[in-house]
Amino acid sequence: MILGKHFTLEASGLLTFAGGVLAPEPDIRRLADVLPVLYADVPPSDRPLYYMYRGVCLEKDRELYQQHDIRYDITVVLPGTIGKEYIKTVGHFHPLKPHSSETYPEYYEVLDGEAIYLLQKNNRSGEVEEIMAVEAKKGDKVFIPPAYGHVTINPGSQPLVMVNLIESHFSSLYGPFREKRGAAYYYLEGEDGKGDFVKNTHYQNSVALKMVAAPNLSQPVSIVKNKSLYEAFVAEPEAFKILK
Ligand SMILES: O=P(O)(O)OC[C@H]1O[C@H](O)[C@H](O)[C@@H](O)[C@@H]1O
Repeated sequence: MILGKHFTLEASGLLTFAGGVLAPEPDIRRLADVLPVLYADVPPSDRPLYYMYRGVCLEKDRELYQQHDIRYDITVVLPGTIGKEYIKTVGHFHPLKPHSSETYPEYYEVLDGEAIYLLQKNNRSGEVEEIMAVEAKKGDKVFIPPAYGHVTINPGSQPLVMVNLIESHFSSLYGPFREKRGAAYYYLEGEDGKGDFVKNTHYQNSVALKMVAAPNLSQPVSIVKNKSLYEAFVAEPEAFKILK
């Protein structure tokens, strides 16, 4: 799916789709929805923070996605802050795959803007065991491995347009981040206008944050090295059976 060809980004952050693209109405997450995971207590409001277009595809590819139980979503995360905190997604974990001890993974790609993906692994008591911040720019792909909860932050001054490929039937788990008021680190605007990571003291233990540049990550599906996620899935859907 190509920004500028298959869809355009309006100043509001909403998308307009070209002919031949199947796209649902977006789900909207508003400030009131993210309150339980924010650094600061702020008054609820219906200010929109991000738009989620779930199940986008070209008409000609609809069956291919359906046959493989894979969904392609586009999310626009608006730029800005809530108090000092950069706008972010609520964040969630994925459930176990049926008859497996592994949870569903996911593949992300940045189409425009910048992202920080917080990837967090918890122990059985819900305390953080490992956390990394993956810095991603246009064209970068980020695989979310099984067992990692994830939060997306927009650290930039432009809307972040990102996409994901994911198994199409499961429901995400919101409890673990909600119970701890978010991931183990918050990303706040510092004095100099740059972002700072600040520890979330609702976790009893303390784990250093690992910074990772997205291009240094390994790619479990090698075809994504030369193709967008959309093109890669259409060219080689079998390569994405790791998502199921
Ligand atoms: O569910 P949230 O934590 O708000 O995160 C938002 C994202 O979640 C999943 O990855 C969905 O497939 C995306 O469509 C959505 O953008």
